[in-house]
Amino acid sequence: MGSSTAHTAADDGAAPVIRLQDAGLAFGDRTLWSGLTLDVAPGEYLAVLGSNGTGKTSFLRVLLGLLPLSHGTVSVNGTRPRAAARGVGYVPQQRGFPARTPLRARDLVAQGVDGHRWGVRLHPRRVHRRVDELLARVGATGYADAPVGLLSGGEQQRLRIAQALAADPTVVLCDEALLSLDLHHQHVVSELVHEQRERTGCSVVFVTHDVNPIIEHVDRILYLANGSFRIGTPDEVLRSDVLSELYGTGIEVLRSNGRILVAGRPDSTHHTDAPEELLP
Ligand SMILES: Nc1ncnc2c1ncn2[C@@H]1O[C@H](COP(=O)(O)OP(=O)(O)OP(=O)(O)O)[C@@H](O)[C@H]1O
Repeated sequence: MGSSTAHTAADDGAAPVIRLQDAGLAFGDRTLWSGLTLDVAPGEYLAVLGSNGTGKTSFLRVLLGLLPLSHGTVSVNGTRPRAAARGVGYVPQQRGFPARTPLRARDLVAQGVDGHRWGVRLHPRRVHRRVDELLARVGATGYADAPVGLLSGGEQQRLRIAQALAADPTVVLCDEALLSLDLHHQHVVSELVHEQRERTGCSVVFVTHDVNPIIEHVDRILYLANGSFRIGTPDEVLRSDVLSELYGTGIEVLRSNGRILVAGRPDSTHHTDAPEELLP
């Protein structure tokens, strides 16, 4: 399954925002993935799943122009990823800020506001207003002036989301953006990303170990395993036969109370007989 049957903006003739052709990534003699041909259409929501070390973060790093492909080509917004970086919002995998970081919450968000939008320098008052708006959107107004290093992991994460969305990017890349958020804030953040897509038509690439909090928004899944991959709609990919073939062993995809559970992965730290609410 190298492509999807899902209807996307690409079907309507819109140029893809992300285009990979026969792309491969290897470190030394270890191939993370190869033969990846994928177009992500404007407004499309792609979830990237796979076990630890399968190359999900590396995939985002390729799209950010931080890592060269070993094989094939990649473009973002029709150009080299590095040249396209300005139109890309990025929520990195979370690392806490040191306690003494000399930044307030609002300073962090302000870093994402493009002060030179349309070639015109924004007046500081307009930047300030935009930052206030973004802080309100992620529910961070209450700690707008607090030092970031003293905030909880979840509070810091909401600021990173605000920063990534600040310049209304055409592509939003999220690396485990829901990690360390409680269920309520997982929902808040997942809705924020979704609303941004609805409002601006941006594409979303969301790396996650648990697809459940975002599943209702996802158009397609890129599932990495064993140096290979599957691409398709959630119903096409999250199936026992498809994942069993990908992993080369018996995998069960279970649906329970509206949640999707994957049991039996050989590299899973979880037991088959007690499926976790984690995917994959
Ligand atoms: N620059 C590099 N040089 C050599 N090996 C690297 C480099 N970057 C990543 N790797 C290796 O590639 C593999 C994939 O890393 P990556 O961070 O992309 O995995 P991941 O799927 O995001 O994992 P996780 O779910 O644990 O975050 C890892 O084994 C990592 O050590």
